Amino acid sequence: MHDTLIDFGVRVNVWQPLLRACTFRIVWYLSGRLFELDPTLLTLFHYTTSCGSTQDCLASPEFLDHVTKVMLVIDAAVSNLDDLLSLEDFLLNLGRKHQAVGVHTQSFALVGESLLYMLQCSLGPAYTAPLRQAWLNMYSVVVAAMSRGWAENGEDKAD
Ligand code: HEM
Repeated sequence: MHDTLIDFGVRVNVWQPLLRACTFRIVWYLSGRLFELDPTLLTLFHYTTSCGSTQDCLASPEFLDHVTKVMLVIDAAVSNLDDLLSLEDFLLNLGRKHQAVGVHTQSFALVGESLLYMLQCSLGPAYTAPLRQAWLNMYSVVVAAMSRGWAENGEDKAD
């Protein structure tokens, strides 16, 4: 699987230029799409500022902060493509934290869909089927580890 990741542009041609050039676009597409897919996710973010509308929430500092956190995790995965196992403990712990704040593992997949949507909108014709598959593979590794941590935390609480 790692050959697929590396050959089809997760690391090679897309990520760093995209991060540098399109921060606004990343936030806009990624978060806008996420709440389009599941508006109830908004309630999981405990804002100190009040959210009059989805647009207000999207612009709130707490939410933008979380988008940045998501992108930092993706960036760490891109930087460690050759050794994603080195992120295992971090990702397990991240999964545990999300279990603790009431985020379900299915929601991780929606973030993945939003990420792909953002890439599609940003890359246009450069968003090819192999490139999509490569990102999907990488994100699946991240989510699988987070989901394991999530499940472990749930089991601990059931004991
Ligand atoms: C729809 C799915 C998700 C929801 C609703 C969600 C929600 C949250 C919430 C409520 C927090 C705690 C408050 C905060 O720090 O903002 C949090 C923390 C965090 N989330 Fe998510 N999250 C989701 C998916 C993800 C994914 C997929 C990633 C990474 C790939 C991620 C990365 C992080 C990080 C790095 C933190 C900080 C953890 C820490 O404090 O150490 N989140 N998330």
